[in-house]
Amino acid sequence: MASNVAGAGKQLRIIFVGDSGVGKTSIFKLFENHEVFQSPVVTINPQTIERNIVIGPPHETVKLLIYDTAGHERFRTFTRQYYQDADIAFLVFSITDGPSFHHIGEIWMKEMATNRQGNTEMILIGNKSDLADDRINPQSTSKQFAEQYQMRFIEMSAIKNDDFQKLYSVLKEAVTHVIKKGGGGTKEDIVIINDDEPAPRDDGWCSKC
Ligand SMILES: Nc1nc2c(ncn2[C@@H]2O[C@H](COP(=O)(O)OP(=O)(O)OP(=O)(O)O)[C@@H](O)[C@H]2O)c(=O)[nH]1
Repeated sequence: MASNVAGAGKQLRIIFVGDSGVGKTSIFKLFENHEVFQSPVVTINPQTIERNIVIGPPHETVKLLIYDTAGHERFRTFTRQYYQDADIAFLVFSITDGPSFHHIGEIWMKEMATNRQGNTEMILIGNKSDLADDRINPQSTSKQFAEQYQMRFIEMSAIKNDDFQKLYSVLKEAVTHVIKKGGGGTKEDIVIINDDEPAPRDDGWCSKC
């Protein structure tokens, strides 16, 4: 089921992609709770929230529709629908998990290239930076990878509230870039995917169907 979102001005769709367990939901929850937005959070369903961000000068309020998606392979068919109109994608890996970094190029960027309809601005996030002693993925390698694909890149920890400022800054840059290029939708053409519906697995099994 889908419904239109009310509101004026530009609206951008933002998605999280990456392996299971890298911290996508934990980062998503920072968007729910953080006071930096200075506006109330609108929860559309447990996996989708709406927040406003102000860019400029000149000041312009842009509505962000932020979708959390599951990384596990069995939900991949279901999450593909999010890629189609995504304006910005957070590509998340864990600095403590080697495969999660390699899968960014081997799986997630390929999934997006196959399924998206327009341009998607990509931001690479190396999460769990608080676990420096367990680091597997060197920062220099991730930085080089991001430069190769012209992505913004940060390392952060979803459990450090202060690190959200880094994410917010890089997101603001990306939002400004997308809006300058004439991207984003308006209230008439944004449609919300209703996550309350059960997600079928690739093999057709569905716990709630
Ligand atoms: N130390 C540390 N733990 C984290 C961090 N981010 C997430 N975690 C933990 O990692 C585990 C997985 O986090 P999630 O946010 O559920 O991961 P996910 O990517 O949403 O996983 P899926 O929903 O399966 O795709 C949880 O136990 C989190 O508490 C972080 O920055 N540092």
